[in-house]
Amino acid sequence: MSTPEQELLRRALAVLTSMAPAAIELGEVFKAAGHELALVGGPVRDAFLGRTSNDLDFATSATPDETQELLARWGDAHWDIGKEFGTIGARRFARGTGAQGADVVVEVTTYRSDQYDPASRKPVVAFGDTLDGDLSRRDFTVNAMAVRLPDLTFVDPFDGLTDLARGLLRTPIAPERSFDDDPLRMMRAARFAAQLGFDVDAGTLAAVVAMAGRIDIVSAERVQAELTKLLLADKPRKGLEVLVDTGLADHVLPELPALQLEIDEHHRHKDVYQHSLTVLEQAIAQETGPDGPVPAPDLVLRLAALLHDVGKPATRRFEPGGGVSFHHHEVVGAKLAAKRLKALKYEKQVVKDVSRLVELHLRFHGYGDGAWTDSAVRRYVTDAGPLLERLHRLTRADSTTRNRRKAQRLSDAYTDLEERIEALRAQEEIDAIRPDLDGTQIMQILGIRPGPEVGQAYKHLLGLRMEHGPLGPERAEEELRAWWAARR
Ligand SMILES: Nc1ncnc2c1ncn2[C@@H]1O[C@H](COP(=O)(O)OP(=O)(O)OP(=O)(O)O)[C@@H](O)[C@H]1O
Repeated sequence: MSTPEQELLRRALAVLTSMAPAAIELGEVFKAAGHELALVGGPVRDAFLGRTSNDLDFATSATPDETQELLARWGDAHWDIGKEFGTIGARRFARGTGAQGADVVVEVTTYRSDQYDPASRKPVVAFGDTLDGDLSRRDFTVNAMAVRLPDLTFVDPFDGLTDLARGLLRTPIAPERSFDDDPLRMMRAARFAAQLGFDVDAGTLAAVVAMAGRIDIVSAERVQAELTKLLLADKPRKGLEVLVDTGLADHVLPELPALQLEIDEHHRHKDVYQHSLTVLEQAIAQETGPDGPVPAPDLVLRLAALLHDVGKPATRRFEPGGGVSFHHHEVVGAKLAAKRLKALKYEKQVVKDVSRLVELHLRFHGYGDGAWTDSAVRRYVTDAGPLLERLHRLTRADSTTRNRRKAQRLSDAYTDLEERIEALRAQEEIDAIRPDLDGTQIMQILGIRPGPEVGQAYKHLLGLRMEHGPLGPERAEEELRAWWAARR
C-alpha cells in the first residue's frame, strides 16, 4: 500500500528524471561555483501531476550578475529583461531526440524576500538568502515546492504535496497577509482552480471574499493575463465560479455576475449565467485545430461565448401578456463586451472580434425553416467575414435546451444554413463580395472623375450584387447607367 503522496512522489520522480539531464547539468554548474540551485514553481507542481515541461523555473542563492555569468556558459541564447527582479533567462537549443529533442528554456531567479511596503501598498523587490524564504512568498503551497539540484532533494516546507494530493489551493502564509502583499493572487486562485481543477481551501476562499475589492489596485494587464489563462484552461467553469462566488468578478468582470439575475425564458436553465457557462463549455467542445481534431484554445470564441448574452440585463422587458423579451440585447451586449474588454486592455483585434460575434450571435435565429433568400445568406457570410467559422461554432454552442427535439431542430437548421453557404460558394464568390465593376470601370462608363459619386455608384452595384449575385459586366453596366440616369 502506498499513500497518495507516495504515489505522487513516485510519479514526479519519473517525470523529473525525464527532464532532468539539462536541469542536473545546470545544478552542477551552480554547485561548482558554490551556489544553490533548485527547480521551483510550475514545473515541480506539474511533475507531480505527471506533466513534463521544457520550460523550467529555478531559484538560486547566486546574485543576478553571478547567474548571468553562469548561464552564459550553459545556454545558446540569453535574456536579462527581468534582471531588476532577479531573473536571467536562457534557451538551450535541442540536442538529440526524445525529451532532449526540444529546446529547453530556463529562467533562474535569485532568492526573493520581498517585503510589503504599507506606504506604497506594494511589495518591494528584495533578495534573500534562503530557499525556504523564497518559497514562503509564493502564491500557493502547491507552487511552493522545490527540488534541489543536482541531487534532486525534494523541499516542501508548507506541505504542498498534501494539498496537491487533496486538490487544494492554500496560501503558504496567512491568506490575508498574502493577498495584502499581492491581491493578484486572488485572481490566480481562480486561474489555478480552472487549470488544475482544484478547490480553494476554505480559509483562503474566505479571505478572497473579504478582500475581493483589493483587486482594484492591480493593473488591468495583470488581471487580464490571469483571466486569459483561466479562460484558456480545458475546464474554465470552476475558475469562473470562484470569480463570481467570491465577488472578485464584481470588480473584474461585473457583466458576468449580473447575468445571475436573469431568468432565461427560452431555455429551461436556471438563469442566463448558467446558460452562458454552458455555452462556453459547448463552444470549447467545438474547437478544433486547423489540422483536425487537436483542440486549439480559441480566446476570441471563448470570450464571445461567455459574453454573448451580457446585453440581457439591460434590455429585459416583462411583456404585458406575460413573458420576457430582450430586444436588441445583441447590439447592447456587443457594446458592453467591447467596453469591458477594452478596460481589461485586450488587444484591439480581440475586442473587435468578440464584440462582432456577440452582435451576430442571434442572426441565425432569423433563418427559421430555411426560408432565407440567397441574399440573406450572402449578407450573413459578408457580415461575419473572417469570423464565419467562429460564428458557426458560437451559434451551435448557444443551444442549451434540454428538449432534445428542439435541440435537433436547431442543429439541423444550422447544418442546412452551412450547406446553403457551401452551395452558394460553389456557384459564386461569396467570401469577399465586390461589385461587378470597380471604381475605374465606373468612372470610364459614366465619364466622370474621382469623387463621391464613384463611391455612391460602387455602393449601388454592391447592393445589387448582394441582392442578386453576380450580374456580369453587361448587366452591371446597364444597371449603372440606369442608376445614373435616374439620379440626374
Ligand atoms: N503573484 C505571485 N505571487 C506569488 N507567487 C507567484 C506570483 N506569480 C508567480 N508566482 C510564483 O512563480 C511561479 C511561476 O509563476 P507563473 O505565473 O509562471 O505560473 P506557472 O505555475 O509557472 O504557470 P504558467 O507558466 O502556466 O503561467 C508560480 O508557480 C509561483 O510559485
